Amino acid sequence: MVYTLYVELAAHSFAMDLLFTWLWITTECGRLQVSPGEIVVLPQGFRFVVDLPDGPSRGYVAEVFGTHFQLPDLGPIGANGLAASRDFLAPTAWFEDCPRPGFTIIQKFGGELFNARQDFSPFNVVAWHGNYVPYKYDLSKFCPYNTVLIDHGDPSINTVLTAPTDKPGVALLDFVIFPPRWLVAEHTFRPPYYHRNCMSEFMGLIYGGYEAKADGFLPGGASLHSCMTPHGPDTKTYEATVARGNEAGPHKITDTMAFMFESCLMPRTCPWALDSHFRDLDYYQCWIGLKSHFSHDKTDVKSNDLQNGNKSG
Ligand SMILES: O=C(O)Cc1cc(O)ccc1O
Ligand SMILES: [Fe+2]
Repeated sequence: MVYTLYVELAAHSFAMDLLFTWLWITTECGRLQVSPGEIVVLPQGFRFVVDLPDGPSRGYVAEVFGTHFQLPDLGPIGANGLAASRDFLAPTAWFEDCPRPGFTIIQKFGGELFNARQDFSPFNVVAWHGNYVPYKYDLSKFCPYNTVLIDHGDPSINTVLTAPTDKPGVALLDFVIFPPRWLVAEHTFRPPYYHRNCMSEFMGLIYGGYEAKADGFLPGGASLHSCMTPHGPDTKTYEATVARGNEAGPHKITDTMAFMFESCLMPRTCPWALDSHFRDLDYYQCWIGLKSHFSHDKTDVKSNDLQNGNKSG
């Protein structure tokens, strides 16, 4: 089980996933208890402390600069669907009124971290009102929309929150999830199609398995497909899908929660990540052995119909 903490800071945002524990996040607006499968957004400028009552853990963090997260425009979906604003929960005021000698504040400024010492708690706000607040959201509340006949939609259909740019459809950061849902598409290659596109895709897995990777992509892991890098399902997933052919029938993907940070910017991999013992140098091997099932024989319905790939990214 993994937790997702999604934090926005200084017109930038973080996201964090933590294994096997819940979080206490204390902010100037109050405290958030964050359970597995929940995300948190901390807006720019908030003081916060993250406590791990069950001990050390790991997480995913994303920061965006220049704008804030908002719900995506629902377009033709209309009034309801995807993440509903009523499910975003803000804390009630909580304060501590006692000396805290040597309380250290760590603040990011101009890309660098600075320390400041003070003898009182920053969490001394007795009451507040307004709409610039930290909040959390339980991903299981998400109401997915999807294909009901043919083709594979753009993953943006599963956007929980977006930090837009001024170019419609080109996000600074989309936070997209791949939740449990029914797959019913006919005459369609159902897993994520093979593609390369202008966005960079950082993916994580919160629990369960990911539909495009039969092996190797584990909860707590992450993958980065930078823009214009071709990618798609591993060979095992591809072969299993082709073998099922068009008679697969409705199938429910259960016990899974993967996510993607999709950005028009190019994330840089830092030395910490590049030098990590956990870096998977053999990742490319998941595509070894991919072979074409294309057939010119129109009676070979099984293979031909599944060649119906998708075009967008
Ligand atoms: O690459 C991925 O696994 C993420 C992804 C999923 C999907 O269903 C369609 C496009 C896409 O980039
Ligand atoms: Fe992708």
